[in-house]
Amino acid sequence: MNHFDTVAAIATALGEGSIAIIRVSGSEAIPIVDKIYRGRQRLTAVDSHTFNYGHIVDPETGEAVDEVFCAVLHAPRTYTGEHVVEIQGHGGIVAVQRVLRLVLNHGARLAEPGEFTKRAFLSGRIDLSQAEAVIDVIRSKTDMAMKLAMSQVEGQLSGKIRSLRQKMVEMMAHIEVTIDYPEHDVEDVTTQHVIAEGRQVAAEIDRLLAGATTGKILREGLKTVIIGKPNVGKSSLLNALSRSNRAIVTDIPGTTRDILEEMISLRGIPLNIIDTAGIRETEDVVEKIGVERSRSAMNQADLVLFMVDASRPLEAVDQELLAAVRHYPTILIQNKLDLPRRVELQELRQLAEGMQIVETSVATGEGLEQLEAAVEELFLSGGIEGKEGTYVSNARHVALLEKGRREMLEAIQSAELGMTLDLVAVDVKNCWMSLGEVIGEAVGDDLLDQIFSQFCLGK
Ligand SMILES: Nc1nc2c(c(=O)[nH]1)N(C=O)[C@@H](CNc1ccc(C(=O)N[C@@H](CCC(=O)O)C(=O)O)cc1)CN2
Ligand SMILES: Nc1nc2c(ncn2[C@@H]2O[C@H](COP(=O)(O)OP(=O)(O)OP(=O)(O)O)[C@@H](O)[C@H]2O)c(=O)[nH]1
Ligand SMILES: [Mg+2]
Repeated sequence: MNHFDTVAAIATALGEGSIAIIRVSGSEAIPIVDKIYRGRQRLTAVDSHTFNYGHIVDPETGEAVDEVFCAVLHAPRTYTGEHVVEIQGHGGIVAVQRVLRLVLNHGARLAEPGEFTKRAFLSGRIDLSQAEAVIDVIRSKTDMAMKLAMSQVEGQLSGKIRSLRQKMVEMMAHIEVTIDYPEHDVEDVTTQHVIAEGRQVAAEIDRLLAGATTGKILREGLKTVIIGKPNVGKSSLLNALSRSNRAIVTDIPGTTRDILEEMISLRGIPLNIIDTAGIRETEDVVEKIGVERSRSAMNQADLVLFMVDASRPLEAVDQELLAAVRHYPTILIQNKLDLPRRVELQELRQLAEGMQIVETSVATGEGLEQLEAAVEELFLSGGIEGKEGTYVSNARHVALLEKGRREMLEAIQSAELGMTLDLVAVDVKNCWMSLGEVIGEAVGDDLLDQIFSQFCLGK
């Protein structure tokens, strides 16, 4: 890939929209589009950051292909940092494709997925963690996930990383001076200084990592598993919460045979809700597999919704399950309240030992509000509301931060054990490099290609 040629792609979703945009970026963007544009002025003559009305015309036949606006944007104040022309035409698949083909026939190359953002990175307008956050914005499924990704696009994480790396540069400079001028005999002082600063850096990395779980949850959804005996109303609950009819509901116990997942936004909180097969001892082989899967789904759960049928007396299975879910954040749901009650609330309270209990009738919709409120409360009390915080949401960033943290702890340990300062400096430098990789300083081409290929075409 030549980073300096001119590339083009359709930037809007394919399909019938009212407007479609073709982006062209690179040193020749303006003259290339000018060859197929007819308007009041040549695009090569218009001011930067202007919107120009005209037509895209096939210069060979003179045929007008589309009526357009062309935004002309001179480098460097553009998305890619290069010269950009955005051709805004009528939506619809045929016209856009014809305009794109003309642009490609007049000197541009089709952009690879993510290439516009890659150019923004290569031109230094954004750093790597900001570029990756653009992917997250495109993919985020809920308001909160979107906010998190946007804050990263705006460079919050990068800012934190930069100031940590600055601190490490100062630590290394200190060490350097001490090694270069041994006659001053300040080794002890420097060692103490490095230990103190190193602890601060490690603590700050810890804080970023603590936020990482939150970031993962916001991006991928809080893994919420509905568990309970057959026929208590689990699938009905999934349908009610996701406002769909995805799960099959019947009055036959054992209806759900496999795991069903649905991404929903509950009061802005992303939940990845998982409906499971009712758990019971069973002779049916197929269902046995389902039951096994439910157990393992529960093992990975961030939240368990444990459901019992209040119209039937509790059985040994209920009690066994209750004992099993106790290790997870759980909300106990007593369902079928519209039917005569056969389970005493008192009895449940004793068994549930302080677990939140919500009473519902999924059939009538009663109690669902309370259930939503309970989930929200449990979630927010986990520290999610600190919206000011910087969240790390990307597995690559988490791995690098963990590596950096280990390296800094090694530096501290070496200093405490009285190792020579040049050895300590090696660990500090390693940490400095690991954190640098988060924002894309000194990363190889392979990694860049892998990151940017995750984008959509035209981004
Ligand atoms: N038509 C259109 N809409 C779009 C985009 C686009 O590329 N084209 N974007 C694409 O994803 C998003 C907007 N993101 C952008 C981010 C930076 C710059 C930009 O030109 N930055 C320059 C100059 C800023 C300024 O003028 O102050 C810079 O940071 O140097 C443009 C768009 C969403 N909407
Ligand atoms: N009366 C009443 N019936 C309900 C309620 N919730 C669910 N049901 C009914 O209970 C039956 C079982 O519901 P499902 O949602 O399939 O139960 P499940 O827990 O998914 O069952 P399995 O998939 O077999 O484990 C269906 O006939 C539902 O219509 C409720 O609140 N009240
Ligand atoms: Mg079911």
